[in-house]
Amino acid sequence: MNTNSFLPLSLPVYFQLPIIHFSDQTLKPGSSKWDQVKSDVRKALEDYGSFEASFYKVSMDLKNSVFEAMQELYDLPVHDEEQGNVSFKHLHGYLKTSLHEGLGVNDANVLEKVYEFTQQLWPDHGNKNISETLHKFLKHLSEVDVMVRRMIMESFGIEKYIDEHLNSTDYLFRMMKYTPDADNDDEEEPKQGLRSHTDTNYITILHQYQVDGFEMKTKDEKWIKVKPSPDHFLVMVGDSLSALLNGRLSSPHHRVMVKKTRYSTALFSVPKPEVIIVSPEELVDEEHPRIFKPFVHDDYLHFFHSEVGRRAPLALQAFCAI
Ligand SMILES: O=C(O)CCC(=O)C(=O)O
Ligand SMILES: [Fe+2]
Repeated sequence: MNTNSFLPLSLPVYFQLPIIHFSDQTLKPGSSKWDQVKSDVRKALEDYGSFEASFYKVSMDLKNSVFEAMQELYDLPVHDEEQGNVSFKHLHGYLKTSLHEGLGVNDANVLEKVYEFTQQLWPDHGNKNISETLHKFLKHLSEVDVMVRRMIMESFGIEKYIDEHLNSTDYLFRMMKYTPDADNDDEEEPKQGLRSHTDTNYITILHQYQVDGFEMKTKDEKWIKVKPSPDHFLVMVGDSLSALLNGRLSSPHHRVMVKKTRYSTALFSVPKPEVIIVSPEELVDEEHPRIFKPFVHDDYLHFFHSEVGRRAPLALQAFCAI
């Protein structure tokens, strides 16, 4: 008998994704620094669909304040699906599965909308402090999102669509809490807190705070673990960006494994409901036939969360095949 067959051959290992700095004050479109960072972004996204970004505007104090705000939010009694953070769109409001909870702020770049969010949770008078903290954090992260999308579009020669593209997005901010089973002891293997999935949107900017658990599948189908870093944000390609680029970049599968209580945040740039996601002619030729049908994000989201979508190994491809 070959006992080796009982060894878990593909246990995820820690892997350092490329680190890209967005902190240089001279990082402006057209500068040589910009072109250098742009080529690093493209290479990392072609290789992994992801990289780690550092950005000077998000100070350690601000990250800590967001972390504390999250703990305060989750200590509140009312964030259930009936009264607190309600949304009819999947994943856009409060959501709970066995080990995972998420709170969502829609149009998170607009301060009034963040006030509305805290008003849902503190119906008397909202929470000015937390609203302003979250808004500041999101404003800075959305700057990174815009820079990355601008670089990608330039890099693939579709810069003439940049303004139209940048105006075609909303921001969704989610704050996640993962809680291990009560009977979980230290010896136990981590449990899956969030199933393996790709993100449906354009770009995701994730922060893991202190506790690890984020795992990502590489192109050669190996799971890697990404260590939380206080200085870095994880930037990831979503399915809508992959579709816009006619598959030139792929969205990585990722999941969360839970052993300890863990908080994370994610800013998603999401196509506006009326926007038709279709790759421009410039990216379609004999060598690169059109892969995806034109679609609107809400239809894809609906499919993505259906039984068929959840079972599909590649949700976008399955959606475009129907
Ligand atoms: O919490 C995390 O680290 C990942 C969350 C995630 O993948 C998602 O919300 O789509
Ligand atoms: Fe995700």
